[in-house]
Amino acid sequence: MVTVDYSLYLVTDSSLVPHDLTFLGQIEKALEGGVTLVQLREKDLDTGPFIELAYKVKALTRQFNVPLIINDRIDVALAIDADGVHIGQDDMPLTQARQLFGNDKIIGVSCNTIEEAQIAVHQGADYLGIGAVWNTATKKLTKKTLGIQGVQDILAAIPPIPNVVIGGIKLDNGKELLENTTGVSGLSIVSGIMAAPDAKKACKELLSMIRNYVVNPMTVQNEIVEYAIKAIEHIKTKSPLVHHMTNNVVINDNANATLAVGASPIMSTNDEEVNDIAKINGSMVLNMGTLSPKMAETMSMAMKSNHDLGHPIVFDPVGAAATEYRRVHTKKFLESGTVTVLKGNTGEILYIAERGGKSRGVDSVGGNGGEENAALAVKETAQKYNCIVAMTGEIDYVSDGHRVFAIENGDNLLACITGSGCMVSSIVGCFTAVNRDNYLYATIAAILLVTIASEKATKRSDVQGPGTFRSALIDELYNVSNKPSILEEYAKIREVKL
Ligand SMILES: Cc1ncc(COP(=O)(O)OP(=O)(O)O)c(N)n1
Ligand SMILES: Cc1nc(C(=O)O)sc1CCOP(=O)(O)O
Repeated sequence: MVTVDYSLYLVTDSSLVPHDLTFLGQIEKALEGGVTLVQLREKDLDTGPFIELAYKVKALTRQFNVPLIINDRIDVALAIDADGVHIGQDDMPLTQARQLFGNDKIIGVSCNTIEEAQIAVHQGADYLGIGAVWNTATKKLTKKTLGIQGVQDILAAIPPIPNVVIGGIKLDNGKELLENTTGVSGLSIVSGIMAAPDAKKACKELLSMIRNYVVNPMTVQNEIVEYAIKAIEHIKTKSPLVHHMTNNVVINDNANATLAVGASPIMSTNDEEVNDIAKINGSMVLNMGTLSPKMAETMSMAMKSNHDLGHPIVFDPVGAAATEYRRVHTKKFLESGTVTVLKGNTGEILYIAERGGKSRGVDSVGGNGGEENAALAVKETAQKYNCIVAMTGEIDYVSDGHRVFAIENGDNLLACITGSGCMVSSIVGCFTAVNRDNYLYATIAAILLVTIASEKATKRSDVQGPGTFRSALIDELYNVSNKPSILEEYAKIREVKL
């Protein structure tokens, strides 16, 4: 799904356009003024003319790279391959709309109460349209208006999710609303734009006000992708030595992945040389997948020497909750205060965060308990152990204890091969070794590289299943590292607001 900027969401109404202007002309002016999302809402058009009009609006929104949402009509949205559909409480149920429309399309749902919002979130809405905030002449309202407090009450009762507010919103009260709420992703406006004598000017004014409160998610994403591209170049030019003490199931793959991105692996577990290696390595990756008492002792030595030399230490607590032995060592390593990046799967990190992690052996089972639970798990654990925490899963979450980012890249085949999570830790080791100015972004960059490589690997005609995928993944780590601008096209990163 495309990354959506919900900041200024135009909902159209052809009946409001001033007589000397045209409907399409008004939408074009609004796009020029900076609207970030457009919804075609025509209540009285028959299907044929609706589709015809929708094609014309789509041609316009495409020129501005702005997604197009269709109001109520899934059939029209499907017919023109729109980016999304907006449904009300009396329209097709969200679960059915999702079945018809698929996971890659945007589905927004109107909500006027906490309960409606909770259900929409639970059923997987991509965004909420919360309203009506104030009275409006544009639509006959049948439910109470929310006011600013009503909006805040709804947002406080649901996990973080993109949302827009709608109903009677103009420049001044929009400003008041954004000033007095937290977590609003944008303003949705009909008459304030469609009836404006100068829609471009109206949108410019609205957007420049909104930008004081709402960050364009693309700005954040672009900043991180830009960092990632430079970070890959640093790895290639500096070729850091990455010392792994990893598990014997993945050792060969981790070494090859390290080489593929331009770093140099050393896979020693010999206690007699860890201190010497620390003098020449760029970072240390510790993976406790096949931990033994001897290896645990050597890992502790390596942690101390690398920490004393200021090298980043990536710790992968494989199977953290599986046995008493692993639980004790996970705690011991984390409490040593030397870990720079803690990278685990969902079960491992949720266990460490005491937020319900479940594992079977070294595999994570069950979900992440929802985005709020996942985001709090990484954030709180990062604060507790003063490190970066990355939790891989269907969506990957990364935090430095202040900010939380979600990365929505990756292919399902990653879960079908052993050690894909360990490979992420290796690559985090490569990134942090030579990108020490920002361990948060370096960790996100590493995850981005592996997950995007996985997406590219799956698409290859020579990939027939997990076996061929495993080799193709190493190939694509190499290919993407050699052409890192590919990240710009694929990256799906967003900041999670708690
Ligand atoms: C962004 C946004 N929010 C709410 C609505 C209202 O949708 P709905 O409840 O389906 O009512 P109608 O638009 O059909 O009158 C919306 N369209 N967009
Ligand atoms: C289309 C719509 N839906 C609403 C809701 O409460 O769900 S209020 C509304 C109309 C908003 O128009 P204006 O920006 O001109 O006030």
